Amino acid sequence: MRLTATDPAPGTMNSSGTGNFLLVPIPEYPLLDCVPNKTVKIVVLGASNVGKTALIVRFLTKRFIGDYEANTGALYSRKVTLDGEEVSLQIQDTPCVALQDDAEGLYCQEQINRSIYWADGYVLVFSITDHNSYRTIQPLYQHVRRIHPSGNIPIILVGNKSDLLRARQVPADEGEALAASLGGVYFEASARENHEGVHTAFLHLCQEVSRALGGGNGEKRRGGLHLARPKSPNMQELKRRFRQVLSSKVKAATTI
Ligand SMILES: Nc1nc2c(ncn2[C@@H]2O[C@H](COP(=O)(O)OP(=O)(O)OP(=O)(O)O)[C@@H](O)[C@H]2O)c(=O)[nH]1
Repeated sequence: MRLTATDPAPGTMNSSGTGNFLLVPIPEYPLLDCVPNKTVKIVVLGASNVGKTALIVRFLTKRFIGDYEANTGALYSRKVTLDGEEVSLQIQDTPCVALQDDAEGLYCQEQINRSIYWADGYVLVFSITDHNSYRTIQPLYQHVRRIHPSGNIPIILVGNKSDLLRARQVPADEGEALAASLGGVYFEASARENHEGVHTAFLHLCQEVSRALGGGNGEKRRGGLHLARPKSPNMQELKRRFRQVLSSKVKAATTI
């Protein structure tokens, strides 16, 4: 299956067309444009500092910036083509979750609960360099299960920061075993070093969600309350942050 962005690849050229690198925000499709019938809604969950934002930005822009605002909870929106079908893809970043002192429950903001309810597919992320972040995954999955007690939950488990092999605290087979026990697939990825691994992981989930949705969201099988979608995408804010990163890099370069 191929996933192709309908919009031109972002971030390859600055506005003056000089070809200098500029990470431009992920464009949203214009409101008046034809809105696809199907919306694939994905939420990315995990402990602090595991690379949730980095993975999303890497997937959507192929870029790694290095510094990301903590706990943004931003919603990213794009029109994409999945297996020849145009769909609206929405990816919700979330603030981190943390284990409670008893190591079984979770500290989880209400905003995250709303996102879990809203989503159709789940990216559970830990860092292979942080065993505590791995220990968060099982309670996190149970938390998702409490919100969606019945039915299939499309899920992938991502062990991020695979570039930091020397600092590895979680062996790959532990990741695989955990994913299998949750009914998902395990991917090791490095948002920092490699777009391909990140792309493959997200693509797998998009495909699974798209299949589960069938012909469109009208056919969505999961019942229950219909909650409003979380926080609307704030592309202006994203633009501002990218400009900030860029200008600090330019400043650093000119002061050397
Ligand atoms: N070496 C390495 N560093 C990474 C990778 N992905 C993210 N990072 C770094 O890890 C830090 C945290 O990344 P974020 O994307 O902000 O992580 P997050 O999970 O969204 O963090 P919170 O907002 O605290 O929940 C940043 O310094 C990133 O540059 C990776 O694959 N490899």
